Amino acid sequence: MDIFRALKAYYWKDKGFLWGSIAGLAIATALGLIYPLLLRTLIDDMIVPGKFEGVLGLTLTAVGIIFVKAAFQYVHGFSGGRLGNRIAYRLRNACYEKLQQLSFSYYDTARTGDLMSRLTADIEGVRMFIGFGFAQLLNTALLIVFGFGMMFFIDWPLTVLILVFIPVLGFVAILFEQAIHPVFRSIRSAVGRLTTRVQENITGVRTVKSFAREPFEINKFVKENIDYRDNHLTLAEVWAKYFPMMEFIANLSVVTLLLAGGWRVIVGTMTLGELIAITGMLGFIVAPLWTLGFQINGYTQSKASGERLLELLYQPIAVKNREQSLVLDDAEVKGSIRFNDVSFRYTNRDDLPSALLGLELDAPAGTVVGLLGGTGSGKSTAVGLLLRAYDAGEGTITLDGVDIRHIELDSLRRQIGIVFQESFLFSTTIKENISYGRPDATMEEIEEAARYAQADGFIRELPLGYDTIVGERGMGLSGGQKQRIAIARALLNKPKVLILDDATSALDMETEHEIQTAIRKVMAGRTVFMIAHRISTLRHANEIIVLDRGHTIQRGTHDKLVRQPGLYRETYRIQYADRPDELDYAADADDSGERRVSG
Ligand SMILES: Nc1ncnc2c1ncn2[C@@H]1O[C@H](COP(=O)(O)OP(=O)(O)OP(=O)(O)O)[C@@H](O)[C@H]1O
Repeated sequence: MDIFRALKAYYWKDKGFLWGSIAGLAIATALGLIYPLLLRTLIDDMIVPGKFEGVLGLTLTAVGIIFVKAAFQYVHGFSGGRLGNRIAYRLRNACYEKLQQLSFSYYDTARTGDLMSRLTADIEGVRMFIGFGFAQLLNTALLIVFGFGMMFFIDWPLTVLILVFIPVLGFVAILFEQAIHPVFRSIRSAVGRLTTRVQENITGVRTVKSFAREPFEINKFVKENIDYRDNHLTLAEVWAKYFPMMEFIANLSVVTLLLAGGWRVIVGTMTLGELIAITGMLGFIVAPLWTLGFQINGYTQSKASGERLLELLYQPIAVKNREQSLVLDDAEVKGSIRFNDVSFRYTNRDDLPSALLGLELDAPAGTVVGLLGGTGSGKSTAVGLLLRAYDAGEGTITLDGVDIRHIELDSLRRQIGIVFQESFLFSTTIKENISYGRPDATMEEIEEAARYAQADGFIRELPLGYDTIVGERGMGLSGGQKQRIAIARALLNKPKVLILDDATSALDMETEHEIQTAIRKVMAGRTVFMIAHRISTLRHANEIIVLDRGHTIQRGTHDKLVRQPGLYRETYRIQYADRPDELDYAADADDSGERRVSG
């Protein structure tokens, strides 16, 4: 019940519906228990003595009870439905909100399919139990209390005899609950894994097909499917074991009643009407007792689901606002950035050395900083830290002299525009994709941003222009086109700091050059971080930092670095091999340096 106590915040506001659902069902059930009493009156007071004048009144009473009972059943259904839907609505919102708050580090290990199944199947499990299952479980308990109370009132010795079976039934039900709970938990995670497989496969369908790995993918799916099926088989085994046992005990109580009750009628210690009334009542009690298994089933399922939802809701947020964090005045922000001796290691990869070590960087507002280095050298990590995707392990990063950990996250990120290596487009119009960060932008502003990003031309050639809907992950557009839309999206915000994380590598040199010129214009007076593998992208930067396995191995302007022996010049030589004029210039400029390297 701890799980449901922890979920209280999501349903307690609707306690009126909760009580309505419980009271509606309890009253409807209590009214149902009057039928056997009417039957007793009919037999003992009318049929046996032959006084039939009361039959009409009795019938009318029964009809009245039917109506009232139906009304209360309606109250139960209505309240339960409302309650369940409201809790599901709140939980969905809360989980989604939590997903928005969770930091990048959570998503490094989270599985999409698993999260999807939490937000759908698990919420459904909780909805059904809190909406209806809980009232039914309580109703069964009330039925036992009311029913046996009445039976006791009619004939206590017989009732005591029957009561013996109840603790036995309860004991088996508890055993059942204990056996079935872990099975449900593993079914829930098996669903999550299965959904992940499907989701991953659909997302990566191009890779799968181009490597002809369909059979391998099918095998992977079959494995998960087998796991899911086996879990269900275990579930069926538990049911098969406990259900007949519960039914047997329940039936045993009926047989005992007929034997002992029949004998008591024969010897005259109880009337026929009383026996029929008690048999009817036991029928009322036994029917839900048979479904007790189902009810416990619903309870355990929703408990397992609730556990998974709470696990998500209680997930710690790695990067969050500090108390009294600073909200920046957007108009005042200049955009100067400093990295002071910054080091960082990914917590989920303790086996790896630090991704960044002692990075020093000074980017006054209006400068362009280039980051170059082999793959895995820490370039994306550095700009990720600036965005507070993760908090730096050691050292500080400042924006206009303020430690970014003291700045409110939204406020910080509003100042930064980023275009990732792989751009993500939402499945909506190009217009909405560009204005994602500024939904209030005018059409003129959107078109202007697209022009800067060299995207306006190809967008206009599309049949629906800016109203073209781009599919999931921007399908239907080339990599370069998607990238240009992403650049337009970042430029529209006119951020104080722009980060281009290998954002122009999918573009041809000419387009890249045009975009760069436009960016320089838009970003005049603002700061730009450019990560690239192409020297041509970085050569105009005010400072280029060359990273190698997290260490800064070179820094300076293009002109300086190209004269120094080292990774930068090597990269330059390789990339400009087909332009010997420029290459010769570099070699001539620092011949002695070259000799030092080779010597
Ligand atoms: N989310 C992550 N979780 C764990 N380790 C990571 C994560 N992202 C990067 N790393 C590791 O950190 C190191 C630096 O990675 P980073 O992405 O910063 O390199 P990069 O220079 O941007 O490389 P590339 O040019 O290939 O994008 C690598 O060893 C990488 O494996």
